[in-house]
Amino acid sequence: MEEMKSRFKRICVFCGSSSGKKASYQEAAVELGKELVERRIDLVYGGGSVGLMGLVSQAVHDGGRHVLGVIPKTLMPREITGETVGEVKTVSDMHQRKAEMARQADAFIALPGGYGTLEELLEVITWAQLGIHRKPVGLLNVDGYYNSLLCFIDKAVDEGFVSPTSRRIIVSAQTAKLLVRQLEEYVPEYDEITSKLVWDEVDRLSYASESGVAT
Ligand SMILES: C/C(=C\CNc1ncnc2c1ncn2[C@@H]1O[C@H](COP(=O)(O)O)[C@@H](O)[C@H]1O)CO
Repeated sequence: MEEMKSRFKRICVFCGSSSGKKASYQEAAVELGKELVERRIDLVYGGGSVGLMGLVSQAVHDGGRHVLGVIPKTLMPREITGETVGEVKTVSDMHQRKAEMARQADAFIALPGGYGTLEELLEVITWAQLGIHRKPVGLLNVDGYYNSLLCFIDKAVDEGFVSPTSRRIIVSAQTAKLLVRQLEEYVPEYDEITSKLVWDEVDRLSYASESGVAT
């Protein structure tokens, strides 16, 4: 199969530390991994081999792309996260992990997951809303898993808590192929206030700081 070029060098995937009940969730994790390989995109993720995290990282690693797992030292024991493929970066806490994953990535994709996935997803959306980064954020809405979240966000728009511009930060699709294609075409938009914000280099990079990140 002919390899495709991408504007992204590395994508950060947020996903469940569980596998979910439907086979379609697990299949989607593997499909996403293969799509990254096909487009010659490397992976950064939360490290370990548990749940969908293990499936996506294994697929990318098997396809010969670089896999970077970022793990807080507390989660390092194998009985917690399992065996990690590829390169592992150890960080001191969960905040540093998110900062490091965000710094390393050119775009973000969330697969189905639980609280951890939602928290990671909502943080990068918030950062995009504030203009801290301009990286695309994708939601892989496997079997409509995220329909109720998207409905809730639409309600937040209707009720005046999320601007229509900020709603468009979230790019969603039902398949990995469609989603990555849409992310490749994504152009960030800013509303009037955000476009005037100038993040101090220290603020902008504090989420991206290398300090305290042990390799
Ligand atoms: C202690 C528990 C599970 C440990 N396993 C994890 N290993 C690595 N990273 C994890 C783990 N659990 C959560 N994460 C992070 O949150 C995201 C997934 O969380 P979710 O709640 O399963 O959606 C994932 O991206 C990791 O960054 C028992 O809970």
